Amino acid sequence: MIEFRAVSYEIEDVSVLESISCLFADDEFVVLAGANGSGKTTLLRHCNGLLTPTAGSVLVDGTPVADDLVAARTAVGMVFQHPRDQFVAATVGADIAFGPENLGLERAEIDRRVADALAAVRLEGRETDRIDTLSGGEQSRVAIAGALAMEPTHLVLDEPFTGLDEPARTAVLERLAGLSRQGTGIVLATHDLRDVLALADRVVVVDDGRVGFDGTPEAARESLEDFDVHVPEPTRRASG
Ligand SMILES: Nc1ncnc2c1ncn2[C@@H]1O[C@H](COP(=O)(O)OP(=O)(O)OP(=O)(O)O)[C@@H](O)[C@H]1O
Repeated sequence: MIEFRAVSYEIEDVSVLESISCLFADDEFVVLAGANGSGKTTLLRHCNGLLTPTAGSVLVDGTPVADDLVAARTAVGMVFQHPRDQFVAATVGADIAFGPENLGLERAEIDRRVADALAAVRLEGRETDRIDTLSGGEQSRVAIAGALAMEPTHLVLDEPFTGLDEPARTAVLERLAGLSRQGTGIVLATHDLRDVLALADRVVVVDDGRVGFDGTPEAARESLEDFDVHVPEPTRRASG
């Protein structure tokens, strides 16, 4: 569980988050919505100690993040919007294997995780590709695969679909929904709510640094326009 207790965050005398109290449970698929600049990225960066609250605290599985950064970063996998600077190896397979290797796992288990994560992002068999030869969307998919291969108890994703084509986006979304059903807490910040609300358990809207809405996707459909968040009609799939 990730718990925000009255978290406020100020930078350069600007209040970015104001007294956020919120729980993200272990088996929940939570969509974080909100207008540009509302504070979503800032909130997410508190989940594993990349930012420290000016007031209040964040707890991961009951332990304050500030007390055990390593535990928080092991438990909470993060996927950022612009992954280019995050790669640590030259090839796809080596990069995805890097995290599981650091966990000290057996080679067979590492290979299983790499293959499984690549399948989740529809990049099967691309282990030996050089990352610098991949397209932007493919690089984003490698970054997602890297986070999946760690099999964290919580997965926090900040606009992970930027640049992904439709089959890749759908595959990742379905994997996230499947993981939440198996007990991985998912927190997904996105402006692209198409098809996402149907899979989510809960929607949290950040509005000018506060929680403006916290409820079911059904209730959210009625309220999101109040926060300048547009919800497109779900994509209709061709039948037959
Ligand atoms: N280091 C910083 N210095 C000054 N202001 C900052 C800093 N980091 C964030 N902010 C401000 O905090 C606010 C929230 O930013 P944040 O990136 O969290 O919003 P967001 O909801 O993720 O936006 P978007 O939807 O555009 O990604 C913005 O107004 C931003 O300018």
